Amino acid sequence: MTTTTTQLDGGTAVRLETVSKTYGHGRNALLALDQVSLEVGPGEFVCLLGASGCGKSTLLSLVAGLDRPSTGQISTNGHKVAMMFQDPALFPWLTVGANVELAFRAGGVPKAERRARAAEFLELVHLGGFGGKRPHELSGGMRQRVALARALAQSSSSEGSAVLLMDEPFGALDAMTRDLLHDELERIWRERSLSVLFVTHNVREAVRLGDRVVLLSSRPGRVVEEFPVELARPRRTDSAEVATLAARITDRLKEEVARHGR
Ligand SMILES: Nc1ncnc2c1ncn2[C@@H]1O[C@H](COP(=O)(O)OP(=O)(O)OP(=O)(O)O)[C@@H](O)[C@H]1O
Repeated sequence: MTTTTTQLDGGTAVRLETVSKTYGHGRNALLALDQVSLEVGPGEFVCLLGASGCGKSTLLSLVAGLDRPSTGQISTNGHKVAMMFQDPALFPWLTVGANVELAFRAGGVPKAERRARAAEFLELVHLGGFGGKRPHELSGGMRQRVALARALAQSSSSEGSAVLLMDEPFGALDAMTRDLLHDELERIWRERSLSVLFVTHNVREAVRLGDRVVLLSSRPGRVVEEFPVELARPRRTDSAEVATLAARITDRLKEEVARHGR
């Protein structure tokens, strides 16, 4: 079994080389990812699309180091990596500010500095006045902004840009809130030169946000096609250009799903 997470190579923020992942053993073995090779450049925004169960979340968890590949290599080139999920996963008994401050606890940052830095990240997501609230006092979109602030805080570092892994972060939000958060994420991505790997089921969302859209096959997940998105930013999810490319990608996705019968 070859399992390596290297920290040294030039020019990429994330690199997967022929990564496979099998869950279970023997007759219960399930091949979730099959020889996936993929790169995210520094400052690049890559969206990952695929049918349900094709291994998108598995891929993110391997890059985050939450699990190990069965074979292949993953490199994050020394970048700090943070992850954000569909569920904001905030601690309900802590204030919004304290939830963000948690990102600094492991680093031994003194309390006053933790508080000041948490406030900065809340400003960044336009929640400057909300540090003293509890999560239940916020809307779903605001809670996701807190989760974004915490992920950004986790990935913050003085050396170079960070990698942000996002697993359907806006999947549970209404379309209007999602649109607003797309604008905010795009602004923050630019300002902080983040490298983003963003998983979604929503083809238009992928085209709205991505520099590149990577399509995975149905299980086992393999990269079947990559679509560069050469549309000027900022884009609108409801624009004709986004719709046209999204339709092309959807057709390819449907072909892939039909080939696998699910
Ligand atoms: N810890 C695990 N143990 C066993 N099987 C798993 C585990 N995690 C995921 N799987 C299986 O691996 C396959 C890929 O799952 P994964 O959640 O990565 O897919 P996905 O593309 O993110 O799905 P969705 O789009 O529905 O969220 C699925 O068949 C799933 O049942």
